[in-house]
Amino acid sequence: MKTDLFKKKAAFWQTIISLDSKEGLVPILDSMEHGVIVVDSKGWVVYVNPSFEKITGLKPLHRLGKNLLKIAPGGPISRVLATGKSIYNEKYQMYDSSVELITYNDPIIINGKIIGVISVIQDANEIEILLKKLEGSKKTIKTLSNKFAHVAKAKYGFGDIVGSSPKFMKCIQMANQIAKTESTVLILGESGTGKELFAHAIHQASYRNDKPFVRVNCAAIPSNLLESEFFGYEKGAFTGANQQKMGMFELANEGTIFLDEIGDMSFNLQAKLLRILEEGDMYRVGGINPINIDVRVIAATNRNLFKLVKQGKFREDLYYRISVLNIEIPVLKERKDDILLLAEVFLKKANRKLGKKISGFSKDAKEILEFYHWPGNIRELRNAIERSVAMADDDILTAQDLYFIRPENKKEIDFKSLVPLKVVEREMIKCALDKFGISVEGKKKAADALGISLRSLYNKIKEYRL
Ligand SMILES: Nc1ncnc2c1ncn2[C@@H]1O[C@H](COP(=O)(O)OP(=O)(O)OP(=O)(O)O)[C@@H](O)[C@H]1O
Repeated sequence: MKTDLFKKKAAFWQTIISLDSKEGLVPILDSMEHGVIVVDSKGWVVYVNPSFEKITGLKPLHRLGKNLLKIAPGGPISRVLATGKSIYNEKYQMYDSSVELITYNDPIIINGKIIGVISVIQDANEIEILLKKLEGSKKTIKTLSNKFAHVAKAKYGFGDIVGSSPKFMKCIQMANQIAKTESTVLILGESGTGKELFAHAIHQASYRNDKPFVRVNCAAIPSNLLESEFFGYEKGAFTGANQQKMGMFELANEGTIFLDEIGDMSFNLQAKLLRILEEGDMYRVGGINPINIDVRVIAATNRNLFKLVKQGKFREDLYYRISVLNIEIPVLKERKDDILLLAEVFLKKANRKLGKKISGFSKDAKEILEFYHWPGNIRELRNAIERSVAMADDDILTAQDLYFIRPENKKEIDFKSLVPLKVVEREMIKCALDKFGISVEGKKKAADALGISLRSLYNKIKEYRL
């Protein structure tokens, strides 16, 4: 039996020696921490390293000289021998060992022929412990990166704010003056008008600009977490509070806290916010010692705070405390002069981002941009430009590239101001096509409804690139 094994081993290593030195290879495998088992092309086990025994608890003689095709025909090694394909990360438990393993199995191929299989094994338990540790580390990284996402330097300054319409210039001028004071600021304006941009710029132009700028979206934090997010907590304050945690106010200490969507803050929390603003100190949840806080508050909302006060949803005392200095950012449709200015800036940014070289806007594209009512304000304009740049083929953006900008109904055309007839005509044709469809039958009905011939409808569709 022993001589038989010796012969098999000798034959196996003979092949290896012709390519490498056995003396060089075995000590390497012997010193590996992972277990290694090698079989020849017939499935005979010709080598196991010392770690194999440590991991499986099986003596080498339990394997050496045994044929795995016979004792473990369904095991990964037998399957690699049968298919010639590697099998990785396979969980496997040997019939005579209680240890669950993770195995990595490769065929040993020389001159295109499989001369055996090498299998590297690890204790699955150890891997699970490692995975758990990794999971723990991932959670820590996530918590830290969430914190860092909130604590940052202001990203934008006044130089990044585009606009030259008189109403808007007044806002910028006012924000610039306010920046140098220590007062609480309330920024009002519809969604997408640039409230956050202003908050960044005010912080950057303030004396606190080298200190943290912490943004909190009051609407995005679940109300049961708001208090601990704002004020932090002491270890043991509630189940799951395994360690002390700093809140947003502490993270913002000496800098600025930007309370976005303040109109969505719970009534209960409003009282606590008022206390910080009045007293300059706060308590962590479960804490008994007051912590001194020196933060400047910039708040913003797209809701009508005064109305919320009247409805009893926003504290009157807090309202008067925060609305000392108000900046009301006008909606984009009231700043028609700024639309093309902003569009040019967003075009350049989109070109850079998407690697395009679009040089500007055609006349009809400009008309569409100027006469659309932009309910999503500047955010909508930025997205519209980026979308059209992504899709455009020419070196100039045309009305066709802005096909998705469609007033939903004719009320949305601003009939109070004077609008070029062509814009109205284009809108009416679009409405008719939307209503009746673009089939020949639909176009006939659209032409009837518009009081023009089918031929002139076709001409206009071509002219307006509809
Ligand atoms: N005047 C401006 N110049 C350049 N970019 C602007 C201007 N105003 C807004 N933007 C850009 O428009 C997008 C929306 O702005 P921002 O997030 O500041 O609006 P918001 O009023 O805070 O919106 P929301 O109420 O939805 O939070 C941002 O990408 C911002 O950089």
